Amino acid sequence: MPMPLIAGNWKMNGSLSLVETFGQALADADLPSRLEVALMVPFPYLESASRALAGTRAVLGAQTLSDQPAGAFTGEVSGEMLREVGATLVLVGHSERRTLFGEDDSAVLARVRRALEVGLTPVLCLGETLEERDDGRGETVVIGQLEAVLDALEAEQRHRLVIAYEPVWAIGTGRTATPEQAQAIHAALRRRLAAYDDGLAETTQLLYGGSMKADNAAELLAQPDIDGGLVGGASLKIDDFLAICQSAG
Ligand SMILES: O=C[C@H](O)COP(=O)(O)O
Repeated sequence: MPMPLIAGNWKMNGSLSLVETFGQALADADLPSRLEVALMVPFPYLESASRALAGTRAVLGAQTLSDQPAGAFTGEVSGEMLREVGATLVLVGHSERRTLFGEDDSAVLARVRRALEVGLTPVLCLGETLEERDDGRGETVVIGQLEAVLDALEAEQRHRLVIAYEPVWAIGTGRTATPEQAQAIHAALRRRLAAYDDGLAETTQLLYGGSMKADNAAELLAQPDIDGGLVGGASLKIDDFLAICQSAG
């Protein structure tokens, strides 16, 4: 069984004082022993968060990275820079990057490659839109997004990813996938991973994201193929975030 992982994605929210609040609360928290915790904060807060999380169980993540190592790319941030300020994970292919910033499968693959090159763990996000689900294409779309990346990687590289399934229709809408809906896609992802190699299916952490809250996390996390959560809105409130962490233990 993969180690449970609860990752908070602050998106373009938060503040320096919230970073301090989280650092203090996570240092004091009595978290389940079998649990990994990560916090993905906006770029300007990474260095402070690295310090604030130093005495805690949480590791630091970023929300995206450039597909280039350095150069004249105004506004971009490289994987090397993220490593330098203490990040160990990075989200890639979040649906907001795909839909709002035009990142297609090849852009996602380029960023996964860059993350792997610099030793960051890519958290590869996959998910179908409501229209795709209603057309009966949800699973096909999600598996296609997975294959677009994994087919292009070496076997060893495939073992260094975390996968997050986030149905686009459940993100920030308050409309959570039912545990059964989420489990069905997670099981399909696990089967596809097994087709690459059995060890991959056994060890890859499969996170669910999309309106995960303190009051629905336990039921989602109880599903056999849901290994953790990628939490948006509820990761901005420390009590809610800690409650979700407790549910995962
Ligand atoms: O990265 C997090 C997901 O987009 C979920 O966001 P949410 O929990 O606000 O729905």
